[in-house]
Amino acid sequence: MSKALVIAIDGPSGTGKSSVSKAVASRLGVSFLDTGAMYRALAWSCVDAQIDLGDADAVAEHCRTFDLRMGMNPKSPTVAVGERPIDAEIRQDAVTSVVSQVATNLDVRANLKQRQRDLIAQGAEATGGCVAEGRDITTVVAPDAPVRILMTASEEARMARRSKQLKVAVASTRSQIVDRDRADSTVSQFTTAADGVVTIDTSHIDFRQSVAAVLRVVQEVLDGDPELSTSAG
Ligand SMILES: Nc1ncnc2c1ncn2[C@@H]1O[C@H](COP(=O)(O)OP(=O)(O)OP(=O)(O)O)[C@@H](O)[C@H]1O
Ligand SMILES: Nc1ccn([C@@H]2O[C@H](COP(=O)(O)O)[C@@H](O)[C@H]2O)c(=O)n1
Repeated sequence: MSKALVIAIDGPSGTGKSSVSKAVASRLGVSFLDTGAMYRALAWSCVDAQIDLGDADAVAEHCRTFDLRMGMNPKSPTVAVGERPIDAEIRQDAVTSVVSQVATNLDVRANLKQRQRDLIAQGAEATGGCVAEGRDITTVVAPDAPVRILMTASEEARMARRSKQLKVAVASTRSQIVDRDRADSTVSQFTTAADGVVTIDTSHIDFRQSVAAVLRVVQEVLDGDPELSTSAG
């Protein structure tokens, strides 16, 4: 019987973990889970429901009941609450600037951790594997994943990437990158690799080289474990 190829990737903002994870999952033909999108969806849903983000109990209660639906095809990942797609809404500044408030709520983290584990299992069941990325995947959500990677990059590289991506001045990306990481790091450890986690520094390599670096780590693990497979079933 073959084992599922679960690939856990963590890292701070702007290291390229979402785009690289998506490309890796596409190349391997496995599922893709963007766990940051789940926290963003909750933040959006709380605002939409006019829940005070400072009210930790109300946010946690909303988290327990909101109907979050994640599409895990890496070629077209989707996020919806009920029937409503919110892919664009969750990328807006209004969500980015408040998402850490819900992500630092420990009841929320416990609930989303369980949902993430279930989704990774479903994704792996459907395709033989799942690339899941975020900030606590290698350490909390999937600490037993056969492949665990921490993507890092210098603050300058990360701010420059976000500036290019959003077509805004480099200085204006500081709150999205540095301040958000500071807030997020009060509950998750994603700047140094835990035991057994491979670090890939993308500061001086381009996107394609980052994808290739992750695929090399995956191949090494596959070569060393004949029970691992990427085929569904
Ligand atoms: N070497 C590189 N590796 C990966 N991505 C890169 C690289 N150079 C530039 N980029 C670009 O950096 C941008 C940010 O990438 P991405 O959104 O995947 O980062 P992230 O780590 O998931 O950030 P966040 O956690 O804030 O969502 C993308 O436009 C991506 O194409
Ligand atoms: N495993 C994770 C993933 C994300 N978060 C929180 O979600 C925010 C948005 O993440 P992006 O990757 O989409 O930028 C992030 O700032 C964290 O607050 C998390 O806590 N754990």
